Amino acid sequence: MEKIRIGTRGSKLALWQAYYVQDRLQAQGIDSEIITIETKGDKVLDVSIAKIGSKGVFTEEIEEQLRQGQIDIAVHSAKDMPSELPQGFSLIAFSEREKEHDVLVSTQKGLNLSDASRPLVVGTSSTRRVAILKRFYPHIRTVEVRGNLQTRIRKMEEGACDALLLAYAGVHRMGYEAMIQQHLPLAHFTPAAGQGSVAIEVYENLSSEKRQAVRAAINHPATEQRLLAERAYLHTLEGGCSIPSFALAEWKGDLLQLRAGLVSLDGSQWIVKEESAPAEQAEALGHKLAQAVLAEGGKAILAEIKKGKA
Ligand SMILES: NCc1[nH]cc(CCC(=O)O)c1CC(=O)O
Repeated sequence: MEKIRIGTRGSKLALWQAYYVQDRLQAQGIDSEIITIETKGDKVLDVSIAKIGSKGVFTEEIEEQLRQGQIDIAVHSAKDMPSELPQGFSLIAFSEREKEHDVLVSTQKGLNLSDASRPLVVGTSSTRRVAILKRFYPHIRTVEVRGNLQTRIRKMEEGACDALLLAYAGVHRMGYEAMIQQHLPLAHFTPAAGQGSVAIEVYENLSSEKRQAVRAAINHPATEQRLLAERAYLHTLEGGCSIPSFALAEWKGDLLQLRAGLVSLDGSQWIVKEESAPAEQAEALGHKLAQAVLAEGGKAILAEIKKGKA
């Protein structure tokens, strides 16, 4: 088989993920080459992602190269992938998931979100994290801090904020674990769908030989089932990463337990549902919880968010 051409963004985290995929391919005797691609989301650093529109800002240029056959596969953080891809594109593999929770990162030792006597300024650009902070930690002030992980940490060190709220997976991959001050509880900070897993995207023109080889080398079935449930939830909610929704599926014996919900931007409304189902019903479980969330106030929350953006 010819070499697999791997497309990726150029940030350190994206490259880590691409090298990880390359290692997994190499372990199966498959040669590959990494091609970095700059996206709009990498270039536009002064405008919030929520404002430029989340759909495709980190993926459009990469998808164009997939379409033209200049790369065979694209490597992404699963969390960054919209629940619906453009015509002809699909995710064919999900890597074994890293720990999926969020962490508080700072150079100041011993910081803690719960300590109301020391109200922190927390940097984040995630609407989910801002809304959850408003709900459960109302004494915390937030500021928008964007850019790749290294840029965010530099901005924090320059005084933009006391601490950052980040996914453990990225912090771990970049080797910043020593800066973790607090591991946040999943019951409050339920992660966004897909957090902690790496997804492989392909275009329909990829040969079935390459498709099968990549899936066999990268896909982790127990992770894939979890993400299918989470992404089905996201899909029915019709939301990308710019809405404050969350979804985490976990294995409880043979059953998948999905916890999923939605929080209003100001934190005043909080809808969460939890239910289990056998693995074959992973997607049905996601759709079902989304419908329940929409029916019990979710529709109104989403309409409110849309109105704010118009
Ligand atoms: N939206 C940015 C993003 N996309 C994926 C990760 C972390 C790695 C992962 O979740 O797999 C991050 C950074 C963060 O949320 O702290």
